[in-house]
Amino acid sequence: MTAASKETLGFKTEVKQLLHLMIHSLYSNKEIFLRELVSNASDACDKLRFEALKNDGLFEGDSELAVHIDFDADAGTVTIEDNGIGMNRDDVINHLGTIAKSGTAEFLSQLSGDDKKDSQLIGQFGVGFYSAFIVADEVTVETRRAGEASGNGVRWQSHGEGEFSLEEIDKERRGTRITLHLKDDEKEFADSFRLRSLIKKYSDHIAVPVFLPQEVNSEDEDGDKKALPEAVNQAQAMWTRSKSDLSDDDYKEFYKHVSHDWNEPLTWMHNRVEGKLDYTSLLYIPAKAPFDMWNREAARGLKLYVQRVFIMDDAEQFLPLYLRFVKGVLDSNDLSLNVSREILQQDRQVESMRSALVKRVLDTLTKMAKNDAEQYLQFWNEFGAVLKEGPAEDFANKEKIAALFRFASTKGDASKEVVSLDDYIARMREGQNKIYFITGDSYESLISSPHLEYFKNKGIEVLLLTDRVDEWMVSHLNEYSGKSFQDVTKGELDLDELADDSEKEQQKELEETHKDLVERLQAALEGEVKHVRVSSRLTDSPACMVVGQFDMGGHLRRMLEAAGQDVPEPDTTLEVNPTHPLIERLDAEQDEERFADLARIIHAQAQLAEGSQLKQPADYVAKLNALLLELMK
Ligand SMILES: Nc1ncnc2c1ncn2[C@@H]1O[C@H](COP(=O)(O)OP(=O)(O)OP(=O)(O)O)[C@@H](O)[C@H]1O
Repeated sequence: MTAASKETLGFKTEVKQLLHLMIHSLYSNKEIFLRELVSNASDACDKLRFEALKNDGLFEGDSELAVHIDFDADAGTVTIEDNGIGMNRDDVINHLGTIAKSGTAEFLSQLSGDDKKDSQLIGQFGVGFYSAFIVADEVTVETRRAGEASGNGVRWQSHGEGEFSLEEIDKERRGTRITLHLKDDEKEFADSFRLRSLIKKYSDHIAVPVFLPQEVNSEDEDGDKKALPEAVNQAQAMWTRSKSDLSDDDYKEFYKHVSHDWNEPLTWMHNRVEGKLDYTSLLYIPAKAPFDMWNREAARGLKLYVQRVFIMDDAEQFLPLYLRFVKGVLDSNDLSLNVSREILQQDRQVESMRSALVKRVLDTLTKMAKNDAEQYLQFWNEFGAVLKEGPAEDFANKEKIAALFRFASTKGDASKEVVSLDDYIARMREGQNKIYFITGDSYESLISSPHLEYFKNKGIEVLLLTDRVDEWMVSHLNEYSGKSFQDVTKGELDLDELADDSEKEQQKELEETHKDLVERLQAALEGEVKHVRVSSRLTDSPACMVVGQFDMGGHLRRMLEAAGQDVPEPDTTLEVNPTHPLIERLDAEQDEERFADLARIIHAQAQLAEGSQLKQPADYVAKLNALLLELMK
């Protein structure tokens, strides 16, 4: 391709949307463009160093990897140049013309058009290369992939609107050079002092040196105020530095570099381990969940280095899925430089490091929960639902993970998830051995559930679980601190645990005296419910639905049914409260046809109260209307 064969291509729709959003919503943080571009340049150097392990010809005789920043105040340009891996034509099209992350379109569709709100969302997405357009109205990228002929260079150019141009160029030096043609009111960035302070602020911690032309006071003979470049940053991989040399700001900046998140992290753990294993880890817990946390294919895991050499991004073998929100770096001195994902999967040392890292994260969260409840709740609200995958995935740590859970409860602070299992156990009544819970769509629907009446009356706390994973999570957790979990909508109440002798006696009597009623109901609801019994759990409501102890709970069943799955029929029981005036009235009804109608209405209401849908809603409405009409006569 010659210069004449320059071609123009359109950005993918999502790039256009992202560019628009970035330019409009990140305006007040415009200086982050430099961090993003230097981060990419440093990643490109890391990638080259890694590929050169197998093929040192890629260095092309120049293994001093670095980033050079320069500027031209008159022309209003800033350039960022690296001698890293570079890109070929396909790379350029794939990386600078599309957004490869899956779920992007879905993410962008959530944007509201309100720049302020959207800038929060973009933070969760990651900013990246396109941030160049916050300050530039034209960006030129000249790049050549390491190892390719100098004639295979590519120039990419765009005004950040709908399209970009591509042409083949001759590029002697491998790597990437990005020229920003600054917007008229952003020319202040083409300034030595400004650039120097931004590099110090944002890129001090990255391992490659970042050079800037040295500022000299007097003009030299050529009238040029610039002299030889000098390295402006420390250029030492941050995790290799001693904790005492590092400030909170250093850690925060490094987080932004490794995570591409622009929010500050919630907390971090920096540890050097020597002995049987020899590694350094720097792990971060983010403050905000990324937009693709629920996407199973989304990148996760740590950046893996071996003896300071970058090996791979997203080394997922070092952390389980339920800790996929953790970001950071692991630098091992034990692994070999040519380690691959396949090798990692079978390596015993990896297993030991993984257990140690899991322990570290769980210990940190445990400490946070103990010492700073507010910060912990912030964490819980963002990542609690992910952590709930823990008991199923990590049997060995299930108690430790469960201790971190927080729920709403009948004795908590309204709908807030603040009650831990330890809080619950500490408040258990004497003789109580089970942790009672109920699952449902929302706090509001649960707190008024008839199933809670007995417990409320008795002052027994019930956890109110509203997350879609809760029932599944509890089934894996099974018990905590020796106490088993009991869904209050399943099976018969364990009166041996809950009631005293006189209450049990009373219940027995009620069952005895209402045998007839139960039989009549059973006959009237033949084929609709499997059993009818006198309830011990109701005090205010006339009736409720209960499933078998080992059946799936109503909430999970409804969710699965809504997702089109076949769910086994539960062993349903209608429990009635014989002391309720409606049931007393029903009991006294002599007309069997009328009795059956009333029984159906009561059954339908019990289903509605638990959030179920009726099989024949029109039949219910007709029966109820007939009753209402009678009342109005
Ligand atoms: N200086 C560079 N040298 C080589 N490749 C680069 C360079 N800058 C960008 N790229 C390529 O372009 C891709 C996209 O960069 P971009 O900054 O938009 O996203 P990212 O770094 O992958 O992640 P994020 O969006 O989270 O910042 C990079 O992953 C990389 O492959």
